[in-house]
Amino acid sequence: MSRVSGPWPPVDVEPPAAHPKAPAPGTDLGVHYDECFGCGDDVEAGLHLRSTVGEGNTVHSKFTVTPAHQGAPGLAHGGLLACAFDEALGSAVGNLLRRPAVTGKLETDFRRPVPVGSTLYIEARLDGTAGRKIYVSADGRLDAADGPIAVSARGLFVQVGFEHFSTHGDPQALDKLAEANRKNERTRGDEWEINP
Ligand SMILES: CCCCCCCC(=O)SCCNC(=O)CCNC(=O)[C@H](O)C(C)(C)COP(=O)(O)OP(=O)(O)OC[C@H]1O[C@@H](n2cnc3c(N)ncnc32)[C@H](O)[C@@H]1OP(=O)(O)O
Repeated sequence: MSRVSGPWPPVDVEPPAAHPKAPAPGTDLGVHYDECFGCGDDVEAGLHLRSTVGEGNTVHSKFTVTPAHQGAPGLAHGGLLACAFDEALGSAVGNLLRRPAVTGKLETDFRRPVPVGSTLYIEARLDGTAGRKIYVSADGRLDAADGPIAVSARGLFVQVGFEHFSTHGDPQALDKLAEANRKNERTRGDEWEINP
């Protein structure tokens, strides 16, 4: 079976245009939600992924595989690796395009085992947009930014209105998060418009 699942992006796209208020290359991107499994500090067994804006519509993310992330003894669970890519791709979409969006489709290609203790260096890039559809892809390298590729991913994010989160999510938790952000001055008011 071929590893290649078809042309990417699968439809004609506009080149990605970073939002004028997108953070500059080199900016460390904070935790977007303390209880997020991908990046949140409050989730002990979470991935604690950390991200920085790169050049040319990219975001660089890192996370270290712990025993809490195992599938087989000493090896990362593939589903958790997919989670790391969801987070890294979502971070690129949310921070560079500043559009609220959710994952519609996520494809992962596991090329090498990822042992506990290794650090995955993920480079996520915006590939293009077609209306509400946002195409992104990423490679994750083992233990160094120029290490061997262990996992690759492609994702389709779909732009949504903020009501996606308030209708389907937990409105009280959203209010609490907004309040915490205001108190911490972690985000300016307008940054609340991107994904919580
Ligand atoms: C900084 C923050 C980091 C956060 C990272 C983590 C991100 C996440 O994990 S989000 C959580 C996981 N995702 C979800 O829960 C999403 C659940 N799904 C949904 O809510 C809806 O299906 C949703 C919003 C994706 C699309 O629904 P809807 O708004 O009705 O739009 P819909 O018309 O169906 O789709 C819009 C377009 O996308 C296309 N599309 C949607 N899903 C897919 C898919 N799986 N495959 C291919 N195309 C798709 C549609 O064909 C349509 O294309 P076109 O405009 O050409 O007709």
